[in-house]
Amino acid sequence: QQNRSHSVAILGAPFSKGQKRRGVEHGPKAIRDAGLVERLSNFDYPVHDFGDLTFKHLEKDEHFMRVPFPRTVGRANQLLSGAVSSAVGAGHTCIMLGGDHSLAIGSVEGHAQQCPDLCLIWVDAHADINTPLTSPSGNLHGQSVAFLLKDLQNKMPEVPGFSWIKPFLSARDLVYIGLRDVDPGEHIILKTLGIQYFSMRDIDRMGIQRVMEVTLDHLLARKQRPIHLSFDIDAFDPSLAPATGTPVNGGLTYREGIYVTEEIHNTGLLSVMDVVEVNPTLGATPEAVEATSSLAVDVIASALGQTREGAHVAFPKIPEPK
Ligand SMILES: CC(C)[C@H](N)C(=O)N[C@H]1CN[C@H](C(=O)O)[C@@H]1CCC[B-](O)(O)O
Ligand SMILES: [Mn+2]
Ligand SMILES: [Mn+2]
Repeated sequence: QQNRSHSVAILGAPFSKGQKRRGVEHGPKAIRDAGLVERLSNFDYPVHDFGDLTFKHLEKDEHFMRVPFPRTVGRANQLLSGAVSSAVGAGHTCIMLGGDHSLAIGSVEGHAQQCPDLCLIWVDAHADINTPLTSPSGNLHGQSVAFLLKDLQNKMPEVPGFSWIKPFLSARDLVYIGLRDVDPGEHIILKTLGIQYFSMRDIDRMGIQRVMEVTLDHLLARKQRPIHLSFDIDAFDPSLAPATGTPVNGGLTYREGIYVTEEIHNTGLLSVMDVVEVNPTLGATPEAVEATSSLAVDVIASALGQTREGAHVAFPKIPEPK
């Protein structure tokens, strides 16, 4: 039924071990404090806030090659995978609040348990597709996509903590929007696998309307299927989203980001949305933190149907005096 598929589940994932900066584990609280639940409550479908997951920090968790906390990150994603799978299985559209972007490993995998034919739209300044062999930092938040792609499995070592995941995604089922800081190892992977991406230069040339037209045609023309939107807040220009760990100049404008989520809402196919990398400890002022957190609320509301032209669910007709 329509409203069953439209009930919304919020899942908080206070996790930071996919990278080295403290504070991103407070992202879920910052986004809730910016009024997420209230904002979604004036929609005409139920919203269930399942609270935050509790992640265990594993004591013995030596580096693997140069990758820090592999078992902790792997275990966190295994837990998140189960939670996302249950939420989607219960008929909810799931909003996963990060936390760093390594959480997309569990979020997408859990989604794929319910929707094996899902397609993935990755909105980010970065491709997050390094392998442990190409990563410049070892940080797993820059490697998430590499754990999901079938096409990369012969390039991936066995990372401790990730034996539970079986790569399921094909390169053709993924589109990037917003790239502007791609590592050399990532660039050769994008080119070799022929992954469809729209960098900020492509957005400058084509405009966001055409980028969304080509993106949705690429992913949905052959077959309509559930969309997983993995939204890194650093896709936005740092002037709009300063409180994040790896800001890069020249990002999405507010209007471009909202247009992306409006178009995805209008497909009626959004099934899971990640909103990650909000780090409230990295804002220079409380206003910078607030701006970043409320921007996250705006993109979530837009992805769930809030329109800029307004709506009148509450008014069947113009009220008349008695
Ligand atoms: C690290 C700085 C110097 C560089 N400008 C930067 O940001 N680099 C990105 C690109 N590749 C890096 C890595 O793999 O470690 C960084 C990952 C960012 C992960 B994301 O989830 O935030 O997308
Ligand atoms: Mn990023
Ligand atoms: Mn990212």
